Amino acid sequence: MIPIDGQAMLTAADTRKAEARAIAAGVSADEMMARAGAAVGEQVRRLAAGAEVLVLCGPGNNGGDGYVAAAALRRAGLPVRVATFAPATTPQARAARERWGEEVEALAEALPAPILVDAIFGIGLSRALDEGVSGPLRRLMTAARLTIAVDVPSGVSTDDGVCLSDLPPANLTLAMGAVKPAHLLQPAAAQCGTVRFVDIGLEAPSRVRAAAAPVIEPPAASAHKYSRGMVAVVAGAMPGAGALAASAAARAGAGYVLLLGSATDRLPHAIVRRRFTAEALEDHRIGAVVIGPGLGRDERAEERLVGSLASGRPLVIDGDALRLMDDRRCAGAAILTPHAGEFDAMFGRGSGSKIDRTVAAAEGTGAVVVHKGPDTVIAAPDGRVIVHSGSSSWLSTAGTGDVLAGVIGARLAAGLEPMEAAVQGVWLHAEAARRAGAAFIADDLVDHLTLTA
Ligand SMILES: NC(=O)C1=CN([C@@H]2O[C@H](COP(=O)(O)OP(=O)(O)OC[C@H]3O[C@@H](n4cnc5c(N)ncnc54)[C@H](O)[C@@H]3O)[C@@H](O)[C@H]2O)[C@@H](O)CC1
Ligand SMILES: Nc1ncnc2c1ncn2[C@@H]1O[C@H](COP(=O)(O)OP(=O)(O)O)[C@@H](O)[C@H]1O
Ligand SMILES: [K+]
Repeated sequence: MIPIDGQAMLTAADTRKAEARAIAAGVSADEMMARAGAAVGEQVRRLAAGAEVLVLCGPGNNGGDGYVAAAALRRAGLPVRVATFAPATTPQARAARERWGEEVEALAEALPAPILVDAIFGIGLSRALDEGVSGPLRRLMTAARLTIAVDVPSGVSTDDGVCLSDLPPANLTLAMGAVKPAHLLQPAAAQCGTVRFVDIGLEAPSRVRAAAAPVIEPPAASAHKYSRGMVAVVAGAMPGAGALAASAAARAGAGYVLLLGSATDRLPHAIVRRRFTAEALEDHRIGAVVIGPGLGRDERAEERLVGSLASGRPLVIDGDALRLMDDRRCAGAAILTPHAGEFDAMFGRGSGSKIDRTVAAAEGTGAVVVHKGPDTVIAAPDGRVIVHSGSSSWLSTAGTGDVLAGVIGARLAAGLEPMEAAVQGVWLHAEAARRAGAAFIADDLVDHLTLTA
């Protein structure tokens, strides 16, 4: 079992194309299912530790994987039962069902087992489960000690992460051949429990990947404060937010942090405070300007935004500054960091998954877009996408977005290209949240930032 960090993500259609390529290259569909089912069987065997396993098989190839896994578990000597509600419909699933050869119980009457394998539906699910399927599944999941979903939990929509049926979450989901959107996008990602990648030899070229830990080198021996990166944070009506962003930039590796136009005096002494003037942003050593946290939306905010956009410096645009933006202005930004409300206000609710919508926003604005939330989608105008999922839900507290803007500013000023700066920033922010534990406040998050693994 491989962690999904850094793995390529494929939609259901992409997965089928990858499968077709593998078949064209000489791997048969039967062989693919044999690999998938054997891998599932092996993982279940390890986790079951001798306990009884109940494998629920659907009519398609997801069910086929289940029959193959059940046969492998039986060969390994484990007590295993199989239950279904429909005959196998694909040639591979029918063959797998025949190879199982033993009794197949009716799903509605199946008795629970401590280990439950959900091989009912995978990427083929097209609508909510009938109550005749979801009812028994819910009952058996609730009674099981451990539920392992094959590919995706039955009832979640693969490509947009929507939950079509109301079911308890699985404990573990085995992503077969590639990570799918449902493993990363909420609310489906929460239904997956822990997600692990199972390599079945699918070639999966993709511009979309799951986030992975960045490798951040220490400063060069010859480094000085300006070469480390100079960040200017433009403050506004709520000075605390600017202070959080500036403090976060300082802790995320910036060599010099300038806070412009802030009324606060509660700052680390290392942060330099100045009055805001457009000229202050003309310093060519400034590698990133962060504007938006606590900016306000009044005339003064507008003036500061105009000055920042005119500076020609790479911009991280967050919070109130996003509310003051229009399409023309976006062209001046390097990175936009909207939460869901800000995103919808700028780009409309649109259609498609969060990934599709964020890609369209990045292409439309020419900026890297960090679409925040319990799943954060980071898209570059050239089509690259990184999805970060599973960060601490304690991040849902005021000011954490200000911290993120400061962290991203520091990585941008360090010389990274905008996409890489945003991706590193999101990871470092989530890692600080993990280290901060429960019920932290945004100030604590700054204290928990670390650039080493
Ligand atoms: N595509 C690939 O590359 C591979 C796929 N494999 C497995 O095959 C799965 C995909 O198999 P299938 O395409 O057969 O699809 P599924 O097994 O997910 O679904 C089977 C069929 O059920 C029907 N269906 C959909 N929603 C339903 C609902 N709510 N109620 C009743 N019937 C419904 C549809 O006709 C669908 O095609 C993957 O998730 C994975 O587990 C693996 O065997 C190996 C490789
Ligand atoms: N439920 C959640 N689980 C994980 N991360 C979350 C959750 N809610 C918010 N976040 C993260 O917390 C941060 C909040 O940013 P934002 O909404 O801009 O807050 P603020 O404006 O108060 O600073 C973002 O990085 C977002 O991705
Ligand atoms: K499944």
